[in-house]
Amino acid sequence: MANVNPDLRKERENGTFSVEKLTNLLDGGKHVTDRRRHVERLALNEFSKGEDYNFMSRKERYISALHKTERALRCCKEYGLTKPDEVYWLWQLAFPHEASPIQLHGDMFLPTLTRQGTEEQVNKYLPLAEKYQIIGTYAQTEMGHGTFIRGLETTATYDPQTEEFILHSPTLTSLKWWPGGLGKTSNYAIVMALLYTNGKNYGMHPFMVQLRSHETHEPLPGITIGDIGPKFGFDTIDNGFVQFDHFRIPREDMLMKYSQVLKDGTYVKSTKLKKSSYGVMVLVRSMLIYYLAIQGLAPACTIAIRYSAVRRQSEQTKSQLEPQILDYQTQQYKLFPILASAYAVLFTGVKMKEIYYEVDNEIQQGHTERLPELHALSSGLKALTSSMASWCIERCRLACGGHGYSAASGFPKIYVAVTAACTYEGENTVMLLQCARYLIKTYQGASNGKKLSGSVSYLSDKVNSRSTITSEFSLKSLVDAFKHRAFRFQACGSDPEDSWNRNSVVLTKAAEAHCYYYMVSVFESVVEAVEDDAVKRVVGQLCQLFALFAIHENAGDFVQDGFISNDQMELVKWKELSLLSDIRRNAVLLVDAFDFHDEFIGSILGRFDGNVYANLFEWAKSSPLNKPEVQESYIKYLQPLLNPNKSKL
Ligand SMILES: CCCCCCCCCCCCCCCCC/C=C/C(=O)SCCNC(=O)CCNC(=O)[C@H](O)C(C)(C)COP(=O)(O)OP(=O)(O)OC[C@H]1O[C@@H](n2cnc3c(N)ncnc32)[C@H](O)[C@@H]1OP(=O)(O)O
Ligand SMILES: Cc1cc2nc3c(=O)[nH]c(=O)nc-3n(C[C@H](O)[C@H](O)[C@H](O)COP(=O)(O)OP(=O)(O)OC[C@H]3O[C@@H](n4cnc5c(N)ncnc54)[C@H](O)[C@@H]3O)c2cc1C
Repeated sequence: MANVNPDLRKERENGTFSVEKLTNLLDGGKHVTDRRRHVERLALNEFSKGEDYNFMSRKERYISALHKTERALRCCKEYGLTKPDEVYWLWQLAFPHEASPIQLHGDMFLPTLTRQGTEEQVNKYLPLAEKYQIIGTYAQTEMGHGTFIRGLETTATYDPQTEEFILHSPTLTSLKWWPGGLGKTSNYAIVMALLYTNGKNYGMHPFMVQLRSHETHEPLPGITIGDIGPKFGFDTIDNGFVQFDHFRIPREDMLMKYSQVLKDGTYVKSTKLKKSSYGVMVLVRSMLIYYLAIQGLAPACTIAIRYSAVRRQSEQTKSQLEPQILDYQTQQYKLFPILASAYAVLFTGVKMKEIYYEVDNEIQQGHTERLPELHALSSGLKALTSSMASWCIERCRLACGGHGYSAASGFPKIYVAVTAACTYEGENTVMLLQCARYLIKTYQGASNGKKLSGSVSYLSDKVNSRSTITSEFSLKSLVDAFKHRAFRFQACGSDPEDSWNRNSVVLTKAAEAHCYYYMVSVFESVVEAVEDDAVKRVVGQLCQLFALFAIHENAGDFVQDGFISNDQMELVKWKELSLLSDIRRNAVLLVDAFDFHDEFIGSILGRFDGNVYANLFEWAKSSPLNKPEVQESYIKYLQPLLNPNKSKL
């Protein structure tokens, strides 16, 4: 590439491994990288020249997102992109760190329909939904309750006379509130409501509900619907509210794969799957982990590391140049653990996708044994990785000084999208407690001699009471340290005498400890499987840093019971700093390996060519506030002050 900033060029010449090989590893093979790049080229042809998001109003952002949605759907059809990954690659360049107003249609509406609908219902609605002749969302949360699903108030009361359900919002707090795309875009929703039949409440069930007319898009009589107003971010989505006033739907529109209501109103309980209505949340939580890495952590550290290689600040060195800020140990200590976390979350996300599909497949065959473990692991990891991503992005912003605060950095858009994931799909504290609930039960089972498998097998294993960490810092000894910590937390979190609430802070820590152990073991297994020596060395260093940073940050958890000695902790601190120097040499290449397009990252600071200053100046000049030179507001409000003689007012 011509005109690459000389500092960045030098960084790229000095690396010790093949970026292409690492990219292939991250993608899951060379053939995947090739295919991804092909799809991305198609996407760039369509979407690379758009209006700058930063200079648009919320309404303009929504309208532009709808326009892009229509074009993205057309591209997928034209180029025959049907596989989820291919659609995602195109979509990600159409909506960088945004979301389409129909995001929930694909992410939650279709999966709920296909997993909870009967064959007949799927045959009726899926073809229409796949052709976007109906666009749906997932309406569960209400103004008064999001977390506590059993507290939802929307009712679906069966009327055997007409064989219909009557949907009703009995209180202000029962208004559906938050569903993505509900406000203006969707004409259908899967509405989660309390099922009443023969005078009895059977709890939350899913209902297919038409909200708007097919002809005019007006809300149907009995439905009041709209957008909930501006939010922290996600301006491109019309998160909405809906109120039902005795709105009738046919009996056949309750999704009845698991539980049914017969014509006479008899309720037939699901025998196949406990908590079947909660299924799609497990899907989204499992998938999110990968997207938090690829949409949050990885682009944020790409921006901060490239910028730190280009930015020079403070006293001149012998070469007469101010140092690159990336050479400061403190800057490396801010950024390299985040780089390591990006890799850790990415590998964990890939693993969680695999596990989800395995368990989902088993559930389709009627085997539900692994669901509780998947629910616990996806809840805990969703919480741990989304909070990790949020604070890491903020740390990256701080690492970029003043320019980090400009929208030109790209951080505001990335941050507001990622931090939403700490709340949606289950608020993070609540999700950690769900994970802990399973761990405590499992630990108690293990204490009674039950042999465990999967992510919790360590609870029935013998754990070492002294760390085997030496100056070699083998990955096995690091995994072992996290295993010990997780085991110890489960043991002290599971005092049967204590009440749940009084123990809940330690329970959240127990869940985090379990998830950390899981992440470190996934990372270690990925490193072990790498064939190329040079790549293995650099990802091995990242794995060590990920683990050592967490040990240092949580030193008390490891030394309190004497598992890690004071001497070993000194070694940990020494090794952590020496890893910073090792990683320094490859830092830019390690972010290049994510293989992001500038159009996706959306940051002048993180440009591949490193030409930050000239582009920053051009971008500022293009701000609408700079056109025209003298603003109307001057005439109205400033001229009377500054130049009263000339003012016409
Ligand atoms: C675009 C740029 C963004 C960048 C960032 C990355 C973006 C990635 C984009 C792609 C990803 C897709 C994005 C989609 C957008 C998302 C939009 C958001 C949608 C929503 O938020 S939908 C609403 C979600 N709502 C929730 O999650 C509610 C949380 N609450 C609950 O889940 C439950 O109420 C509860 C679990 C907290 C408690 O429920 P309840 O009281 O009924 O249950 P108990 O505590 O009594 O437990 C009973 C037993 O059931 C088990 N259980 C609970 N849940 C499940 C489950 N889901 N599956 C299986 N089992 C479950 C419990 O563990 C209990 O078991 P036990 O054996 O009895 O102990
Ligand atoms: C961007 C975004 C998109 C969304 N999209 C959708 C959507 O498409 N469809 C949909 O249905 N919903 C959607 N939601 C709603 C979302 O799922 C809920 O907001 C979320 O589940 C949290 O519930 P809540 O708002 O009731 O939080 P609350 O439960 O009120 O949380 C408030 C505080 O109370 C604490 N708390 C609550 N219960 C407990 C407990 N038992 N123990 C300890 N602490 C507790 C929490 O930790 C938190 O600190 C969306 C939300 C956002 C922000």
